[in-house]
Amino acid sequence: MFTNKLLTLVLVVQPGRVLLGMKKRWFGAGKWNGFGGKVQPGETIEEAARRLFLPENCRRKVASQWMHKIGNITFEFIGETELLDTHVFRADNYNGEPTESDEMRPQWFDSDKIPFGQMWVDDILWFPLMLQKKFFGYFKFQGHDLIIDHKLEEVEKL
Ligand SMILES: NNC(=O)c1cnc2ccc(F)cc2c1N
Repeated sequence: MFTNKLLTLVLVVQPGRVLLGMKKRWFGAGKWNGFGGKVQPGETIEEAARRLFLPENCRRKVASQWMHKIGNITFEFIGETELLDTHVFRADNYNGEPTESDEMRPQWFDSDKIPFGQMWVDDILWFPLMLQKKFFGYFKFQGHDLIIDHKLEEVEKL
């Protein structure tokens, strides 16, 4: 019997560069991640994606279509009954200056130098898809570094 946890993941992909954050503590620490986290009761997935990516002082300034949904990935970890239902967005028009927080150290990477060796092992599989298409993914992990099963499909609509 599985339960579902709703998560968001925001990536900024601009011509020639991608914004990632080094997770400094807790789950996924030591990996370059997208930006996101848990959806709270009473907020939509989109509201959570904006809340978790944008600092308080600029949320109201950006239009709601400022980010668009590009993927939905379900992560299962062997031995755990909670599936991570992760909604992936791109926020390519982001023109702020990312600042370091207690949790994340942001850094821009050249598109041809993405540090996949220091990222979750699924990223190298779906990053190419997110550049052009929308996609559904499912990854079954044993521990945090071994994928023992996965599905990935491009779709026209999410
Ligand atoms: N940029 N990629 C991520 O941020 C990412 C990728 N894969 C994951 C797999 C399991 C998980 F719990 C989190 C992630 C994750 N944050």
